[in-house]
Amino acid sequence: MHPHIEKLHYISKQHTRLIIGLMSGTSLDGLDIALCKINGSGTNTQCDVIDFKTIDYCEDYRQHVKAIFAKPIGSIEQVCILNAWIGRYHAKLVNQAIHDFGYQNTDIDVVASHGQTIYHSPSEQHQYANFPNATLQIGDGDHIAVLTNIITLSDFRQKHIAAGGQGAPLVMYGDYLMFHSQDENRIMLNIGGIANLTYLPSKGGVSEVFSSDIGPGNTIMDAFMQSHYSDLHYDTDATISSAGSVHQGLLMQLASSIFFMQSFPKTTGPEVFNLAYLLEAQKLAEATDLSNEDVMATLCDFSAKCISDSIITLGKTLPHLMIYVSGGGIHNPLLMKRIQIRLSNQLPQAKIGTTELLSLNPDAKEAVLFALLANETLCANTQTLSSQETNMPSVSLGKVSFPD
Ligand SMILES: Nc1ncnc2c1ncn2[C@@H]1O[C@H](COP(=O)(O)OP(=O)(O)OP(=O)(O)O)[C@@H](O)[C@H]1O
Ligand SMILES: CC(=O)N[C@H]1[C@@H]2OC[C@@H](O2)[C@@H](O)[C@@H]1O[C@H](C)C(=O)O
Repeated sequence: MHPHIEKLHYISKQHTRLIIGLMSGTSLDGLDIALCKINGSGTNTQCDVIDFKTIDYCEDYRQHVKAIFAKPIGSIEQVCILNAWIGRYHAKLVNQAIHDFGYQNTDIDVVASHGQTIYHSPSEQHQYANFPNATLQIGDGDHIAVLTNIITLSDFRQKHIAAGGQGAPLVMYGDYLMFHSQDENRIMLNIGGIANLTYLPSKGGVSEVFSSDIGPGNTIMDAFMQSHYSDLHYDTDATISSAGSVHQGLLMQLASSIFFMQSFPKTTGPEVFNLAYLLEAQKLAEATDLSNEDVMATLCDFSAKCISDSIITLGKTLPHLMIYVSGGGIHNPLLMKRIQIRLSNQLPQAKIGTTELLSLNPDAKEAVLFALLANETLCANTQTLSSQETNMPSVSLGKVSFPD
């Protein structure tokens, strides 16, 4: 047996593993790095987040990725070069984080890397007959494995599509294993660039559970800020949007996308919800002369509406519901307030808090998810979520890269 395979076998037989989960989201703010100690697998999984940090990307990273990100037409040369460059850059950040966490690379069993999504294209969106769901994450795992000297699992989304899924969201796997409760109806809400949720009713079993994207979280707000305020990446503490008023006509126009009529589970991205989408909506709503503050206030309310409407649809028949929120959107006070107002009017039985209440740092959740997915691929001795019973394909996700 090759020593690499022996090592994998050894890692998978251990009671606990140290896995570093990596997430680089659509916001391009930085690489989320979670050092997790994971015990067991499947519904017996225990995950301790030993440490977490986001290392901000350098301006070069943002500019290089933005040149191709979510664009239907672009340079194949750039995609090719960035695939290697991002892998190497992420490896450098992982080495730095391990050092900052006070560990050595030899202490870490596995790195689980999401990579950088550069295009997401479910068939409902591309609408090319006879072509499958598709998604592309770059930052090849081989570079991470070689430059960190740690076995790396990466590219988790392709297998999901191969087995009949849409490639996203994958969060159901982690949310179900970590947070399903028999006593509490839960919705796990993540507000990143795109907002998604996992529906976890206390009764009814795993067949009722699903994850779905639900619309823009921060992505259009961030894009608007970056194009109108060259020195700002986002509307820090909602300063700009708090100074504006919501334009109801524009809000209704923004909310008329066909995406909102599709049933759960569904997926989307900045390929749809972007500045071109906003400009078109402004034209149709005859709202092209709004101040930046009014546009931002409307975009913020649009995100709050997408998020609340989905939660209300799912929660209205439940006698009680707890919503646990994660992702960068929790730091936007106006967005959180607008969600709360909409929910308290239409779903008074729902309570809302962050995943901190479940002892999970809300900024770390997505990175932890990929550590959990790698753990399942390596260690689950049965398929925890049998595909006949669930809304998600039950498969081992990710590809393995060896250090040498
Ligand atoms: N203080 C703040 N005020 C307002 N918004 C904030 C603040 N801090 C973070 N955000 C928002 O959170 C975003 C980052 O969120 P997050 O890191 O969850 O995104 P991501 O991981 O890239 O998203 P995705 O879920 O698409 O992968 C920022 O771009 C910004 O819009
Ligand atoms: C294609 C892609 O990268 N999608 C991300 C993105 O960020 C949030 C939302 O859109 C979600 O669908 C997904 O990530 C999370 C981690 C998921 O797959 O569950």
